Amino acid sequence: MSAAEGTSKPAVLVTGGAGYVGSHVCKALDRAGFLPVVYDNLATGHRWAVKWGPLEEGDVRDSGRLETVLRRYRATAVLHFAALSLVGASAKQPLDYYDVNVNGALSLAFAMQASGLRRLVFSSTCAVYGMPATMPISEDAPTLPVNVYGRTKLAAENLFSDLARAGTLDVVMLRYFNAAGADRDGEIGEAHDPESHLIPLAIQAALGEGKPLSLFGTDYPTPDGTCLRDYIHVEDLADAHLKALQLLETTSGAHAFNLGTGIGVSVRDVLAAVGKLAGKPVPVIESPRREGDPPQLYASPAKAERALGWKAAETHIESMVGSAINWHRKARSAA
Ligand SMILES: NC(=O)c1ccc[n+]([C@@H]2O[C@H](COP(=O)([O-])OP(=O)(O)OC[C@H]3O[C@@H](n4cnc5c(N)ncnc54)[C@H](O)[C@@H]3O)[C@@H](O)[C@H]2O)c1
Ligand SMILES: O=c1ccn([C@@H]2O[C@H](COP(=O)(O)OP(=O)(O)O[C@H]3O[C@H](CO)[C@H](O)[C@H](O)[C@H]3O)[C@@H](O)[C@H]2O)c(=O)[nH]1
Repeated sequence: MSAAEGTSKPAVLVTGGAGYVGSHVCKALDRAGFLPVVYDNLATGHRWAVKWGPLEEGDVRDSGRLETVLRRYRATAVLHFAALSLVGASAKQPLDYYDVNVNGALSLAFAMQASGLRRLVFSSTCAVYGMPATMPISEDAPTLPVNVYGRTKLAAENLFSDLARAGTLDVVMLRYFNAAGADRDGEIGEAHDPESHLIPLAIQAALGEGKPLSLFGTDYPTPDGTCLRDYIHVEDLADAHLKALQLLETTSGAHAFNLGTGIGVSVRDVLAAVGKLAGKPVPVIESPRREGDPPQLYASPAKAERALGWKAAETHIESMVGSAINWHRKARSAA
């Protein structure tokens, strides 16, 4: 592997590395001996979350600038997180979502090709499956996304797979289920504004810092009537990215993996965990279903275990929620 200028560490370009999942992966990369070079336009990410390598401000749609940065650091691989990723917003701003998520993927592919770089790890999503008929979801389930966000991520997957088939790119596509929790040292965590995800909203509601939590749907065909999701700790996601880089050292082509625990956790289970760990119940307003929410989504992580050598170390929702509350309290007291 070639090394970054001024350091003996191999450089990895991390688009979207100032965001929630990307920043946790940067910390893991640093610990594993890589130099994470963050390439981010700070649309939803934060300067303070870039702690383990340089920040190159830029837009993924700017292929020329991407190429310059790839060459300057002699990057050995790219981890591509940069995206717009809110399901609801994607229906209202489809052009923006196609532009950043699909045009951004094309722009990156051109920059990688121009600089002779083949290794890519792509942040994909369980949203590519839509509303699958059978659970748990394996990678060969039909990909029939039901929202614009999922369709843009699938379009990017298709682009990267086609390039791999043509022999010009090697890619691992990691289909995350619901990213949850925070760095256990409390250095970084989830900080979206506006926030739409269940766990941070429930924490804010329990601590009296936000509105009561609107519980979207209590009449689903699930054991307690609320949606089941597969929450996966963000540090486990980070570990999977290191494993994906290892796989790319020995394997070519395109490979997709589900990243989840394999356990379906209901919204009420999450709220109970938050209430217990916050020491105060989450104030809840039972509300109608949110459009486009599948009743249940949980992974079969068997392929990731077999072919990537990865398995979630954290499977308890209370521990995941605990790390999120810990970070939330620390961030609030520092503010
Ligand atoms: N959080 C989840 O539960 C989840 C689940 C499945 C998949 N994903 C995927 O994981 C990735 C990261 O998600 P996240 O939750 O960390 O989101 P995030 O919004 O916290 O991070 C995205 C980062 O990309 C940057 N970015 C956005 N547009 C850009 C552009 N045009 N040019 C350069 N940088 C840009 C943002 O500033 C931000 O730092 C996304 O690709 C998302 O689709 C997330
Ligand atoms: O205020 C809220 C927010 C969420 N929920 C419920 O909590 C569950 C989890 O919702 P999130 O918004 O936290 O997460 P999603 O499952 O909607 O979204 C996740 O999965 C999507 C694919 O389905 C995308 O990949 C997305 O990026 C990722 O965050 C859902 O049942 C949702 O209805 C509520 O009841 N109230």
